[in-house]
Amino acid sequence: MDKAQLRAQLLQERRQLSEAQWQQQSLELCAQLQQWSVFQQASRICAYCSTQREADLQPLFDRLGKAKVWVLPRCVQKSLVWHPWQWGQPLTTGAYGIKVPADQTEIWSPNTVDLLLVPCLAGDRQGYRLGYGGGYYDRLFADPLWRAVPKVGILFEAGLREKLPHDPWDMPLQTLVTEKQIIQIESC
Ligand SMILES: Nc1nc2c(c(=O)[nH]1)N(C=O)[C@@H](CNc1ccc(C(=O)N[C@@H](CCC(=O)O)C(=O)O)cc1)CN2
Ligand SMILES: Nc1ncnc2c1ncn2[C@@H]1O[C@H](COP(=O)(O)OP(=O)(O)OP(=O)(O)O)[C@@H](O)[C@H]1O
Repeated sequence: MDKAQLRAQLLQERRQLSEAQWQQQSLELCAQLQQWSVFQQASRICAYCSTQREADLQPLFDRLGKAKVWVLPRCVQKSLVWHPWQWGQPLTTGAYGIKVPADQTEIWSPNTVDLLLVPCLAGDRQGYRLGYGGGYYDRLFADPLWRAVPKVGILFEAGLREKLPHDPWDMPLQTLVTEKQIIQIESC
């Protein structure tokens, strides 16, 4: 199965999650992250606002609120631009209907962040991921400035595969977190 077919199938599967299942799995996933030492030690964290039944990080935002500095992406042409966002500050709707910080005056660069949470539709045992196909994270990973930032794929267990198709530009992640487990990729 190629990436496009797999993406369509996985999106379809994820859409079937009930609101309650989605919330429960999201809660469990946030709990996994919260007890992971790398996450605990990170203070400036690139996150995302969930869309299309992606794991919802809202429980983390609510629980850790001001204990972390959250940094959220906004699509600008083909790139992601990162804005700091404090718990309680307003969000507005951006490209693809995804929430972005209303205050876009500050733009952060990768040397000011400790951890990047990467939304994934699927992930495999080698750390390869499948996203929505926009290539935004792929292009980000190719930027030498982002290379040093630890990256963790966030996905539901249902998206975990032994082996995903991958292209020459795909860069594997070091860690995957699901609602059931934290997977360290051995070759990293
Ligand atoms: N929560 C979240 N935020 C994120 C991402 C993400 O994967 N998840 N992104 C990660 O890249 C960026 C947004 N990228 C996206 C790329 C494509 C589609 C998408 O649904 N594409 C549809 C067509 C939508 C349209 O054309 O209006 C498609 O390709 O079928 C959504 C987000 C930045 N913010
Ligand atoms: N380093 C790069 N430079 C330029 N274009 C790239 C780069 N990496 C990927 N792309 C382009 O991005 C497109 C989408 O790639 P792919 O299907 O792997 O998306 P994805 O990983 O699912 O999406 P995303 O990263 O947005 O979650 C491809 O058409 C590819 O040409």
